[in-house]
Amino acid sequence: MRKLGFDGPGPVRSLPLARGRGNRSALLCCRLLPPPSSSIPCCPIGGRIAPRRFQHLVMDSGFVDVPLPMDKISLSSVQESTGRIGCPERNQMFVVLLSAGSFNPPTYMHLRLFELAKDALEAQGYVVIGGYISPANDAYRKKDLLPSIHRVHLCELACRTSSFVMVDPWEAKQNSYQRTLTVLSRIQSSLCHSGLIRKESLKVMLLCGSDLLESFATPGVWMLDQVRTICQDFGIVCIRREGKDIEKIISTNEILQENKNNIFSVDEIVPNQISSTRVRDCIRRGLSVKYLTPDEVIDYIKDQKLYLNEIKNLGSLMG
Ligand SMILES: Nc1ncnc2c1ncn2[C@@H]1O[C@H](COP(=O)(O)OP(=O)(O)OP(=O)(O)O)[C@@H](O)[C@H]1O
Ligand SMILES: NC(=O)c1ccc[n+]([C@@H]2O[C@H](COP(=O)(O)O)[C@@H](O)[C@H]2O)c1
Repeated sequence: MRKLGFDGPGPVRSLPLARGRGNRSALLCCRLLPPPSSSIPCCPIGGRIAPRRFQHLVMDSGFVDVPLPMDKISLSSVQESTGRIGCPERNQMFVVLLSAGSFNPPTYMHLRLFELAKDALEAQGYVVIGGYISPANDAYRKKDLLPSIHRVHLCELACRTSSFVMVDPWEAKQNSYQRTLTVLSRIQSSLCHSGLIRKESLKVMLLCGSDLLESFATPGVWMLDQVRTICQDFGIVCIRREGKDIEKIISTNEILQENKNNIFSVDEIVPNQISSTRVRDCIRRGLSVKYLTPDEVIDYIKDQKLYLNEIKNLGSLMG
């Protein structure tokens, strides 16, 4: 395992065949996961069926075509360090971070994760050129999960003040649940196909809190070969959460232990316990959530009357 500011960049690993792995994992998830929980009105597109609210082209692969936003990818970092786009002079590695989760709703802590990861990676010689938040598909059956159309919008509002974090709505807009490996592979292949950066210079990494890292060992949640691929071919930046012992999580998991050189553990210098659950609880109880999540997020929640099940007092949301 790597720790903030300790050793230099690890060996450049060959990155996976994104398209092949993505398709394979998508096929696997069709077999293993339940169908989407919501019954969304459908319309035929190109001989296939797509939800009306996501009228994107459905590709032969079965995936709904949603372009990867690249407006905040820091091309100047790539150009500065290479002279020519995507052709590094030194063995410079450019990192793009992916945070996968419910984001129900997004909080300041979700944005902080990216800042912490960027600082930690750059202290070790990597250049972080962008980050993506990928809200989980509606078929990810988690308690109180708001429809992804709202969660995607909330994340877009939350990211407005970030210079490098964008929302990738691809996962949310698919017709079925998508596994995290598929999302990582798709980001990698989209960036490589864009011609902005060469595959050899790009490292797409999973950014997560230690609870997610711990969940790798929960039986039936992750597919072990996919955890291995995420660790080996992508890499993980894990932010310590609520005192969780990351070293122990790694040392007690064979796959994580084998790949500890590609797992970066980062301490929050200003620890706090902001979570989406706590924010939802505050809203339900009519308490202020100001300074836990951006004002634009709060305004939208308020306008759309989200998370209110039991709330009576809308006014207090803004403190
Ligand atoms: N306070 C935090 N510290 C470290 N990681 C966090 C924190 N809050 C969220 N994360 C990480 O952000 C990612 C997305 O999290 P998620 O959308 O599940 O938010 P959450 O606050 O954990 O939600 P919930 O409370 O509903 O479980 C996960 O990898 C999670 O571990
Ligand atoms: N097999 C998998 O790829 C797998 C398993 C469990 C969770 N996940 C992802 O991890 C994230 C966890 O999010 P929450 O912490 O909000 O539950 C979600 O994006 C979910 O899709 C992926």
